[in-house]
Amino acid sequence: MRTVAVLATGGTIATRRGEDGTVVARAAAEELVATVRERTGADVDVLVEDVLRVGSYRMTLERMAQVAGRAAAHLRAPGTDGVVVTHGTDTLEETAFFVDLFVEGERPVVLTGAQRPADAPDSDGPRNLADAITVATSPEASGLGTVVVFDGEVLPARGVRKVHTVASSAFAAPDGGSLGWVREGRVHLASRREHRPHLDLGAFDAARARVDVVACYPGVDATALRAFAAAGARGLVLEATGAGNATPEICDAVAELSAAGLVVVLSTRVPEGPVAAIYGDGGGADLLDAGALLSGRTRPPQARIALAALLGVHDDVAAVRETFPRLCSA
Ligand SMILES: NC(=O)C[C@H](N)C(=O)O
Repeated sequence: MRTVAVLATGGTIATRRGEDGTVVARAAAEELVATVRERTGADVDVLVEDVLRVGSYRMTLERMAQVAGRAAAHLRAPGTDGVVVTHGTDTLEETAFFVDLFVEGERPVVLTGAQRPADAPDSDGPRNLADAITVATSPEASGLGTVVVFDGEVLPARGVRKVHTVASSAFAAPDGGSLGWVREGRVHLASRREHRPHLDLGAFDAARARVDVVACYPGVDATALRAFAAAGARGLVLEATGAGNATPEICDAVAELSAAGLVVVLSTRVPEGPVAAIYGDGGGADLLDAGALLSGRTRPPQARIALAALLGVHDDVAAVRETFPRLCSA
């Protein structure tokens, strides 16, 4: 007998249309699991827990910490082989990475969701949930850490991105590729992930982890950057253009805010490839000189999570700056 805990947090996989016509998360974990009981078979014991019931556009750092805490608690139970988290797809890449950073251990945490509501005749939720349970209970998945299982693919938490607004093949890992796939109740893993440092969830305080993302575009000035700093951000992620370029106005503000103790990270709005300190005149070379840290291949949503995670556990900005690159994809 294998044992899996299914933690429900809401998202489209749990949505139904209400009398007012809006689609919101309504289904409990038990209802989701009932749709897959036949597929998972009698030799899998499924425990259920409702952690949240929200669209994932309502996730926060506090809620991510709550999900990570419950996943870790279930993994501490000796008989549990793995954990599945059902989640909205909008911000699944953030929660997956947060859980990956904070939950340690050999047994897997598998996030999944759906693109079509639970009450749609062709909902993709039951298949995704059944596949996620297959991965979470598979002996082969031992040591995988946190992964996303969606539309038959197994994707690493770090680097996974939502790449389509409505298609059922909604996720990809543009810079590293998938780890494998699930077909007819069997897991096929083509590659594995490397291990990296884990952070202490007990030390995480969301109140000191405010990190905002600043979009860069032709003619952008430092208004948003300074406004976020004034609002109490301890970190900022630049969603820069190209290989990581902005404007001289942004560079000046980055130098000033870095000197004042904020941590500024340079990422890009381009879907693939690393950021690089190549250009002057407001480009990546100037941003690096101004104090920005490069995020490698890690895109703004996950660069924000890495930085917030570190700021949430460390008071010491030097420790944050030193550890940040190790959490990103080079
Ligand atoms: N497909 C989904 O789950 C999208 C939904 N808006 C959510 O993130 O909760």
